[in-house]
Amino acid sequence: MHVIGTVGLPGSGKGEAATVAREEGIPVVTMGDVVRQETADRGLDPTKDHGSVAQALRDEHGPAAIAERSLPMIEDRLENHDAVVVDGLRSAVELDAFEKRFGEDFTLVSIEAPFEVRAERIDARGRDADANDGGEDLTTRDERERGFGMDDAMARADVVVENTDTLEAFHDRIRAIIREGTRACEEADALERDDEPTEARQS
Ligand SMILES: Nc1ncnc2c1ncn2[C@@H]1O[C@H](COP(=O)(O)OP(=O)(O)OP(=O)(O)O)[C@@H](O)[C@H]1O
Repeated sequence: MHVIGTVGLPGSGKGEAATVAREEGIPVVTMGDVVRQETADRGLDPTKDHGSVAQALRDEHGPAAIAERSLPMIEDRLENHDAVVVDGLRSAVELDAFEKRFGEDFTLVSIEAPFEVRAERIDARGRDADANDGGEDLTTRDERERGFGMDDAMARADVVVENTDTLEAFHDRIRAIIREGTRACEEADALERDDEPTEARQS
């Protein structure tokens, strides 16, 4: 079993990392989906009201509410897969929740790129789809994300990926991290099987 979480400011490349995971056949649980689902369940508009619902969830159930709600989704995927990627941790409190549940099997990858690089990429991505593009809005978005305590989570990352080179180079790096994690987890599982008494293995 291996759970890889990603953390990074807007436009850093979390969505691209999720794409690579899916290409590798690894399911992705997006923490934003937890919020969107809750927004829909409350009869609100998931495209507009997700910010206030994310805040409401934290106010009502504590700062780890979204992480805790994503745990059953992750466990469900782990029934049929050796690895799962969790897209978009926001804080050290959420990291605590994942580490408590998955221990050594949880790896946090921090994806980082300078403000100007992220602003440019969001501009390019968002011409048609992204309402929040442009330098000024990115400042506000960065502040909101940092307000959740994202810097503390990033500081505790197991791996830091600087996404300042080409997209291809970034994909290669993420693919290598995923494959290395999968290999290490297979080795650990094999060791565990070797440790089991023969009768237990046969039953
Ligand atoms: N190394 C790169 N070179 C060129 N473009 C990139 C690179 N990395 C990411 N991009 C592009 O930058 C944009 C932002 O990346 P992505 O959507 O993965 O960020 P994100 O962290 O998921 O952002 P958000 O939190 O806003 O959803 C996308 O259009 C993506 O294709």
